[in-house]
This record gives sequence, C-alpha cells and structure tokens, in this order.
Amino acid sequence: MTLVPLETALERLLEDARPLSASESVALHEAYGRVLAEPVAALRTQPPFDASAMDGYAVRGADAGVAGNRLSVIGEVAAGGTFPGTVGAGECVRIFTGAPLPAGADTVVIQEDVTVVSPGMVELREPTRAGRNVRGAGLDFVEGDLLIDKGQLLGPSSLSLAASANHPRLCVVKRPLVAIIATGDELRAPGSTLGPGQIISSNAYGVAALARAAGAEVLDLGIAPDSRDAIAALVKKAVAAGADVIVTLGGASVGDHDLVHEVLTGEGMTLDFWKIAMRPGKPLMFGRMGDIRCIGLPGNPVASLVCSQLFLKPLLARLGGRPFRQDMRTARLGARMPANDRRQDYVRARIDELDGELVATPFDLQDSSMLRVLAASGGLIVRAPFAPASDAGEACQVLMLG
Ligand SMILES: Nc1nc2c(c(=O)[nH]1)N[C@H]1C(S)=C(S)[C@@H](COP(=O)(O)OP(=O)(O)OC[C@H]3O[C@@H](n4cnc5c(N)ncnc54)[C@H](O)[C@@H]3O)O[C@H]1N2
Ligand code: MOO
Repeated sequence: MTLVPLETALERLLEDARPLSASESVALHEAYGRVLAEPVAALRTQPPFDASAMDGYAVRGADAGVAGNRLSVIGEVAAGGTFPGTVGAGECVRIFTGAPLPAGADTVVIQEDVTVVSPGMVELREPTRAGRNVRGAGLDFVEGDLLIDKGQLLGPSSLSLAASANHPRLCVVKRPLVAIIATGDELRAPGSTLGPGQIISSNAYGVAALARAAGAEVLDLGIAPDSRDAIAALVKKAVAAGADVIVTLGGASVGDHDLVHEVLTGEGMTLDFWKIAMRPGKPLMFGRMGDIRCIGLPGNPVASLVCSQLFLKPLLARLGGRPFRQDMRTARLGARMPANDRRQDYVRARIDELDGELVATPFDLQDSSMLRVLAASGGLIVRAPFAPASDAGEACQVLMLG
C-alpha cells in the first residue's frame, strides 16, 4: 500500500486554508488572544492636551532655566482638572502628573528641584530646560491614526491601546468551530460503569484541548456506535451546527467496523488523502465536504493526539488567522535508537535539561494505546523515514509537547 509522505499530506491540508471570512464583535475583556478582523484606528488623540509628566510646578520656559529664581504660586491643577487662568512671567502653578498644562506654561519643574519658601512662593534649586517634563498633545497617537492592523493577534498591550483609543468592542475573526465525533461500540463516557468489552472514550478530551489551544471553538457531539446511521446522524448534526471542521475519532482503519470513510463519503465528502507514512497515525484521513474540512483521526489514543498536534492544530490556526509554528528543538539522544522503517516516527521521550542542553530519552514502550507514556513525554523524537541507527549522545530533533 502506498502511504502519503507526511510533508505532502500537510501541504495538501493547508494549501487553501485561509482565515475564515466571518467575524464577530466582542467586548475588550473577551478579545484577548483573538485575531483582529478590521483595523483599529484612533477615535481620539492621546494625550488630548499637553500634559505634565511629573509632579512639580508648571512654569514658562524662560523662567525655568535659572537656579535661584523665585516664582509665585498662583494655583494648583491635578489630573482630571483644568486651571482657569494663565501663567505669566515670574509665576507658576502647582501641578501633578497627568494634569493639563495651564495656558502660558510650557515646562514642568519637578518638585525635588524646588524649595518652598512660603505657601505662595517657591525657589528653583536646579535649572530646568524649557519644555521638560511635558507630554505634548498627541505624543502617543492622534485621532485617525491606524493603531492595529487587521490580522494582528490581540495581546495585552494591543487591548490597552484599543481601549485608550476609545474602542469598547473589537471586530475579530470568528473562531473555527470543530465538531468532534467519537465512534465505536466499545466506548462509554468517563464516569461510566463498564460492561464486558467496553472501554472509556478518552480521545475527545485531549483533541478538544489541542483544538482550543489553536484558537477553535469545540462542539463535542459524543459517541456514535459502529453503525452507519448513528455516525451519519452525528455528521448531519455537525453540519447543521455550522462546523468548519468535523473530526471523527476511530473507525479510520481497514476493519469491518471502520465505517467513517464510507459514511463521510455518503454525506458528500470528497477524499483528499488517507493513510500516511507516519507512526503513530497511519490511518489519518482528510477530505472536504463543501467548505467543511473532515479529518478522520485514528482511534488509538496516542495516534489521535499526535495527529491533532501535527495536522489539526496548524489547520485550525490557519482558519482562525493566527500564527502557528511547531516547537521543534535540537536535543541529544539519551539512548541508542534503531534504524527507522518507511514511516516518519514520533517517538515518545522524556525530556531533561542537562548543562544547558536538552536530552531526549525514548521510552521503551511505544504502543499507540499508551496514554500514560504520552502524558510523561515532554516531547516526541522525530525520526525521518529510513533514518539510520543513532547512538546515545547524537543530536536529534524533538517536537516539544505543551
Ligand atoms: N489490519 C490492519 N489493522 C490496523 C491497521 C492497519 O493498517 N491494518 N492500522 C492500525 C493502526 S496504525 C491504528 S492507529 C488503528 C486505528 O484504527 P481506527 O482508526 O479504525 O480505530 P479503531 O479501530 O476504532 O480503534 C483503535 C483503538 O482505539 C480505541 N479507541 C477508538 N476510539 C477511541 C476513543 N475515542 N477513546 C479511546 N480509545 C478509543 C479502540 O477501542 C481501539 O482499541 O488501527 C490499527 N489496525
Ligand atoms: O496510528 Mo497507529 O497508532 O500508527 O498505531
């Protein structure tokens, strides 16, 4: 059987994956980590007036430069207030950080450089350059300035900037909706009392977490038994819910009970690729149902999560318009590894840091049913198809797991 090379599969999955055109308006507190769908322009000027940057005395520049100058204090202004008069020669106004500069003044002498001679009189101890300690109107931005470009991921500083520009809400790219369907007669939800032959359905939880980490919204449609009608009913539900991506779990292989391909095709999916030269995850399936992408994940728990990390996450990131890069690192092998066969191998490994270097030690047991080993793995050693045997201490590539 020909297996699709992993790079080819990834290219085909991502080739036409663009940010969804749908957008929504969200309150600023909900906008962290979202992607901006429309540019943000300043609705106001900041600061809107010449403002004091320090606590001190607002003076005319001509009066500020001479130590020993005595100035009479004609009033006071704090942030939020305004001073009604004008500062003349030989005068000053007590001022606090953030307050608008009174008319006539263009300089602030910080209070540390002043001696209060009497309640109405100060003496300058140090000269201050004209214009110092003043933030000119529009120093940060001017009404109409483009502040944040469309497509930007909204982080803490962009949220404060948008707020400062007087936007209570922002227009962001819709999160891709992922519908998850588990398949298998043997599966029961966590917390169930199991009958003979039954196991707990675990894959959806990790896959959903990876999808959310990539910026998606998740609709977990539960478990369909191994019947065409039951699987088809959940696929129809996913389509009706507006899913952008339908993820099935299990039933992707070649057994008599592996019905996913048949059902998805019956519901209108055109298959793109199926069966990849990778381990775990060989039976991965990808197709399109109109604009909906369908990913058939293998049932083995480790395979479903490794395939989600390698395929689902980048796809969802693209659809959501967010940057994505796998966290690949170079490490030293902590043990010898045998030569690889034709499948790209993702080997569960313990990751330690030793003298500033990463050391990746493969676990002895690599069965793709073993979640405990995966959970103990800080990363996956990536072994290219037909890689020769490697000795302990040799450099290797590791896909770090978050
Ligand atoms: N003759 C062949 N048999 C198999 C092949 C093959 O190429 N030829 N491939 C093997 C590989 S590799 C994998 S991976 C599995 C995947 O097969 P399916 O996608 O059809 O998965 P199932 O058969 O439905 O389940 C496999 C295994 O995983 C358990 N499972 C399924 N869903 C879940 C879930 N949601 N949570 C937890 N565990 C789940 C299921 O009970 C089985 O034990 O096929 C090999 N066989
Ligand atoms: O994907 Mo399967 O887990 O390669 O064994």
